[in-house]
Amino acid sequence: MTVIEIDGLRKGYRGGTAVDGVSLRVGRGEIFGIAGPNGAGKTTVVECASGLRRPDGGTVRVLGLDPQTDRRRLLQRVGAQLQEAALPDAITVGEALRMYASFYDDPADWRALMDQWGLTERRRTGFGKLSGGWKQRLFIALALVGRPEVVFLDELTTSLDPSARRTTWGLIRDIRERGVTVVLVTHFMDEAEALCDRLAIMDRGRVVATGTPAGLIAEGRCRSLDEAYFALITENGV
Ligand SMILES: Nc1ncnc2c1ncn2[C@@H]1O[C@H](COP(=O)(O)OP(=O)(O)OP(=O)(O)O)[C@@H](O)[C@H]1O
Repeated sequence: MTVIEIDGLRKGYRGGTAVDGVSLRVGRGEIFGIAGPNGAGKTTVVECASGLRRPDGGTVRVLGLDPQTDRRRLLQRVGAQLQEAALPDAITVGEALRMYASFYDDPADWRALMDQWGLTERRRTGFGKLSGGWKQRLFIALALVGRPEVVFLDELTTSLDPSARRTTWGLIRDIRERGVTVVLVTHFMDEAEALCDRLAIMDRGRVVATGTPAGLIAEGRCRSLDEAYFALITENGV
């Protein structure tokens, strides 16, 4: 079953076109990656799909709902960890989880979630005192507190050390095992190869290839996903 259907999505900002006719399909239970250079439009696609930005053109359906007109209903069924997320420094881990749980009609048990993500020891720690890795963990837990069917994770492991990245990969696989569809924006081809069932490579506002990691490697007659990626994108020197 298709849970995300995007057709001909267009979005521009004052500076120009960010997304220029993107079409994507994501199936239930997939880990779907979106990769591409800085400024390719990845975050804008995710923001349009999660209802945070209004597209200029095209259609977006998530779980059959239009993120603009059905935003309230959709927010009950999707979770998002977005790139520039922040919380007030003084709010504690426990308070943040409890507060987010209150936004949903049928939330997960936030204490159990806190435990599952190893956050219980830090429940009284203020957000401002958490290291980058613990902030990321908290954001994943917050994205899951509404028991979402679809979760958007944007550059989840960018600020993590290598072992925290590996741990996070395991946690993302756990999310999928529970039947949740995961959309993962990433800059790391090793991450895409390890986690993604399929991925879209974006460049300058367009999808330049979609496929399984193995399929993209084979199609480009490459030895690795890294090589396939660099063959697909135009270096723009940003
Ligand atoms: N709020 C905004 N106002 C103006 N321009 C924006 C805004 N958000 C994004 N853009 C521009 O739109 C284009 C696409 O940005 P977007 O953040 O979607 O790309 P991205 O692929 O996620 O990049 P990155 O890998 O750097 O996060 C870029 O040129 C960016 O400068």
